[in-house]
Amino acid sequence: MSEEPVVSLEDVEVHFESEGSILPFGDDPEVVQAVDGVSLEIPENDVVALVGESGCGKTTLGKTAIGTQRPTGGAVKYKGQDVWKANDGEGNVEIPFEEIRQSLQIIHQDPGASLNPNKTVQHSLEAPLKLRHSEMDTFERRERIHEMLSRVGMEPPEDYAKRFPHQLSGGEQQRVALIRALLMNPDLILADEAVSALDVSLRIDMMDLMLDLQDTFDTSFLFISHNLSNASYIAGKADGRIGIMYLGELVEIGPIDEVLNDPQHPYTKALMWATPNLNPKAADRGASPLRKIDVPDPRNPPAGCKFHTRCPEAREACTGEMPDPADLGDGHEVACYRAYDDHDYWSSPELTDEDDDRVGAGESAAD
Ligand SMILES: Nc1ncnc2c1ncn2[C@@H]1O[C@H](COP(=O)(O)OP(=O)(O)OP(=O)(O)O)[C@@H](O)[C@H]1O
Repeated sequence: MSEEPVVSLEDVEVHFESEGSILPFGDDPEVVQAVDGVSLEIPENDVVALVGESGCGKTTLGKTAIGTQRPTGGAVKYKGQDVWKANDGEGNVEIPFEEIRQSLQIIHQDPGASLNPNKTVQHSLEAPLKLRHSEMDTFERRERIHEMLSRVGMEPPEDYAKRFPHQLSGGEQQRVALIRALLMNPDLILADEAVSALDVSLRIDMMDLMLDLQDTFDTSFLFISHNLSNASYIAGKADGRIGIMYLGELVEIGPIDEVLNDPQHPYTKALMWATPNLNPKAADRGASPLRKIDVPDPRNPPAGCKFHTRCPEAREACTGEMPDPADLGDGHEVACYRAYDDHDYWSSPELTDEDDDRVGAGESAAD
């Protein structure tokens, strides 16, 4: 087993110049801080689920982790090899970029769009085998594909192999996309909202299948969702970790049981409040803990802790600098001043909000 994590993100930043902004001559373009200073290690055979509201940077972070989005700051490493130095041929490249890209795969929310409508299932699944197993002949490839289709419950496989994507249900398309990713022998699969488009009744089956195959194929999973229930299910079953993102930052991460049983960041608590099936006291959960429903504009995020404008615990100290992640042990980290017993936070005045109507916030995280 390799000592190096499969993927490590080191203080990664992805800032986009805002699309379509028409600016007066001489003005700087607006910048969206999609990902801001995120560090994360994903070892072999690990499952990490990232959760956060729409637009908080989950997809951008995921794409950065698999080498399809170049960061504007920090470093992304695959087994210790800097991914973008490999791409640029800079320094001593031990793992070529092409090999890195093949080892880091993705399944999307909409598998229909990622499968070629003019190719049969057999044809789509042959491509990765030709690339990764050039020693296989036509017969062996067909056998392997049939075996995988049976494995994911698509019986009889001879029939499914001949179908085109439009002849498959959404769940079946997603299974084919999963097989296609696995046939690349990946070290990591990014599952970006991979169950969100499926009927609620099919989501658990698909997540169970992913975990079953993850175990068999020794693959790590980076599972991205706006839905805390789904993320908790997959991380919980895999005994993995959950990471909570807010406006481009990873505000809390840790083993799933620790985070759910003892959430430390006020934003994690708000997401749990908005997810009644994870909250044993759902019946008397009261008003939303958030002070404001609106997520700030990522082109102009609040200074200091970006959550302070919505945080029920915010004090003046939170408006200065972004807190560094505090290490709570067992891999549990939280970026909140409340984790530091001796911080000035405790003596600084509470922030009074001009708009204190405690409305239902974070509902999108609970649907
Ligand atoms: N190519 C791009 N150019 C400019 N801005 C972008 C680009 N890609 C993403 N963004 C912006 O970066 C921010 C983060 O987007 P991202 O898609 O990563 O978030 P997300 O959490 O995955 O959201 P969702 O769940 O809605 O997909 C958003 O404000 C988005 O508009």
